[in-house]
Amino acid sequence: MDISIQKSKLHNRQEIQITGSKSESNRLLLLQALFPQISINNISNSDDSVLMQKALESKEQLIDIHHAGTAMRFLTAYFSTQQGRDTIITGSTRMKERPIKILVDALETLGADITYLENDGFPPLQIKGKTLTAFKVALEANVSSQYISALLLIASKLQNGLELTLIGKITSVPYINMTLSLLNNIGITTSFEGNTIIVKPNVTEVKAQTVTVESDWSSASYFYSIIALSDIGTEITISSYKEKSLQGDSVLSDIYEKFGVYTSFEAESMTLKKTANCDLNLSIDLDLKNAPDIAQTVAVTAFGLGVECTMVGLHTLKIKETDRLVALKTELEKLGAEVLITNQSLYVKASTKINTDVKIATYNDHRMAMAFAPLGLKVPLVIENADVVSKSYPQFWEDFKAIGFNLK
Ligand SMILES: O=C(O)C1=C[C@@H](OP(=O)(O)O)[C@@H](O)[C@H](O)C1
Ligand SMILES: C=C(OP(=O)(O)O)C(=O)O
Repeated sequence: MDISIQKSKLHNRQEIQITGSKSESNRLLLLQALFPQISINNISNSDDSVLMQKALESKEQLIDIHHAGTAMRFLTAYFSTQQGRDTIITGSTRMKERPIKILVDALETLGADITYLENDGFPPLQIKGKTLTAFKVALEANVSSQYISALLLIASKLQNGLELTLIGKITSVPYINMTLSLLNNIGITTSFEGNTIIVKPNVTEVKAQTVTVESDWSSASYFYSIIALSDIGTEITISSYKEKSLQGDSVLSDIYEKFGVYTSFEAESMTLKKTANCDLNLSIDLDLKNAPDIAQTVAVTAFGLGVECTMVGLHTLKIKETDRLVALKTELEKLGAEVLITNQSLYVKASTKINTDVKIATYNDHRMAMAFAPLGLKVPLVIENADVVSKSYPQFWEDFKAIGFNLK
């Protein structure tokens, strides 16, 4: 399904509700499988979280996790610890290109039995569950934090706990801290000092408790972009968000101030308001190694506003749902942008012209569809295969329409 966005004007004041963070939900679902005393409120309705939940409930040998990278990594760790269980975990064509060797090597050091069924270093995997007794492992921390979170989530159930040494520069640190905070909140003791993380062993049960997931900040990024591209005075209220968040993408409130968007927090929601026009001589300069999922949104906002933008720390974008650096360059150039990329950076030159009626390809990447959609405020455009959004935000187009976008 392609969606054509015609010239649109936002309704002046809107309220929308976004469901829980996909990252927090996937962690809590795994923890709930280990500790059934946990209940979850405001769980994400994303495809990835639904797939995670189904995989954890499944008694089948074959688990197909489609495009859900975080679920792939977390479940690889989980099934490694399920003694007596023989699982094959596979995914989409792209999933079979997303590396998992660093995690598999670490699990094997702990004693896991994992076999690559097609290409070495990549899914699909056959996992024979075992009791893992080793506890010391070192792994490269610059490729994906998901490998680290996967190990931390199972750690308290390992016979001797876990002592993890992180090698090299650590990427996506807020996601590691999110994992540690959720563990601490449910009663598991951890420490993170220097480059070593320790998780205490053998927690058999935790207190009965309900954990409420904060809504998804990566999904909120598209509304930041919409407000940034709107007239002064336009505002939108989204629930349920907190000023002090576990999600690294909450850095959006600082970043978008540069684009003239002011964030105010109420008890259960936040309001984004366009308060100033963006200075066209502005040059946006960001290191997004701690918030990689908002890179596409920020690049498109800057281009839409005609502002120069340089972003570094983007090395993880190359192994996500698509190579997001190449995808961004290709699609922004169709719109008339001048874009330079390296393996970890992206530069978009300031430009005052945007080509109209461009068809934006989405490469099976939900964030390509959602990041480009706000440009509909500036020019008519088409988003191809628009239903990809369901990976993280199934009701995206409904919400988009509800706030005033003219869709066909
Ligand atoms: O742990 C998580 O929930 C995630 C970690 C990040 O991945 P990397 O650490 O691979 O950058 C992020 O991009 C992804 O969407 C979700
Ligand atoms: C990278 C993402 O997800 P995952 O790695 O879990 O597929 C994302 O949602 O942007």
